[in-house]
Amino acid sequence: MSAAKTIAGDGEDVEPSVAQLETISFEALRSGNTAETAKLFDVCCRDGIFYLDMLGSEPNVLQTVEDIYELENKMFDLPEDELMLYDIDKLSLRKLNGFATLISLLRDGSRLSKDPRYKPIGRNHGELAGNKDGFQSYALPKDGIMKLGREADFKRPQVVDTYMPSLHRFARAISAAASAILLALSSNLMLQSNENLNNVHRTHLPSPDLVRLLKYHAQPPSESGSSHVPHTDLGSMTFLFTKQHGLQVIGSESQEWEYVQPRAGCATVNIGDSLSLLTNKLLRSCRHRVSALPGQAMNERYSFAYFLRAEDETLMRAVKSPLVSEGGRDEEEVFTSGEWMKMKYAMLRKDTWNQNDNWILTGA
Ligand SMILES: O=C(O)CCC(=O)C(=O)O
Ligand SMILES: [Fe+2]
Repeated sequence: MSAAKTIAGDGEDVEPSVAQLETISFEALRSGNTAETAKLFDVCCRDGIFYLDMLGSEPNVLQTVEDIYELENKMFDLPEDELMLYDIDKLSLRKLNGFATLISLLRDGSRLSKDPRYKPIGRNHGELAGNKDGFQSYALPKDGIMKLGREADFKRPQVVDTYMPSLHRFARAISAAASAILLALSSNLMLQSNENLNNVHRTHLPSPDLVRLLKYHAQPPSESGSSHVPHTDLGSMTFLFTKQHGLQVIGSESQEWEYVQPRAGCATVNIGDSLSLLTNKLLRSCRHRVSALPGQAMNERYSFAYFLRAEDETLMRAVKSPLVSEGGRDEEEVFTSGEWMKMKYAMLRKDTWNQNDNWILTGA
């Protein structure tokens, strides 16, 4: 991420910095291009985020991506009462399925309980009025999309059924991209075949991967906080799609917030905590948030993401690589991927954080 250019504000003096992210070609990675593989590794160590040019992915993923935008528009157009039937806190102990909204919480100040699929706005800790966030979300479990394990018959609004073929194509395309990336990273890390990162991200087996649909609500300029607080993602990699501004990352050189420009035909991919834990921080879990451009109000905004996660039993300790330093946590302190997920979610739902919580929330 080199020196940032600027994008126009709203006739204001403020000129936000734009993150100069590298672009990685999926096609080049898949064909084993060594220059592209090396570039990917450098970018993941330095920035922890890049554009992945999805052109050439099979099947035509760009049409599929359009289908999912359509699904999320229809989903969030459903009446709130209906979405609340799929309250993520009630449907899924592990937040893998359901709807998670703000207004009810701001009114009565209560927390709706443990573990949402649909997340109503404001369920998580945030920076807006009442310390709540500014988005609704709906989680769709990969296992449900792929008909695997206990989620095969997951509860869902009828509109999802129409889009199941698209969701399936989407999950397959992202899995193929993830697999090419993990193979390239494993090869750069010089991992033995039994340590290959793909071994703990097997698409055909149950895993806590999910597709999350997100709708941010417009906020007045007076509410200048982030609609989605600074955080790192708990899993291995996130494949984000949006046509609108709002995502910001901490620049690896500037160490300041920079705006990520949406780019057509590309997913914005960021490394999450699991790959950082597995490489003793060599791969950078990218810190990010969602906020309006300076001097502007937050507009209504849609995005969706595929969250790739390590299988539950994966031990979160450094892989054996000449490039990865040993040490870090004591053997007794090693937790599994499943346990890490629980710790991180507990943190996101807390009302207040103390200093010791920061490493969990904003960078493992
Ligand atoms: O909506 C976005 O651009 C980012 C969403 C995000 O960071 C998340 O869901 O973890
Ligand atoms: Fe995130």
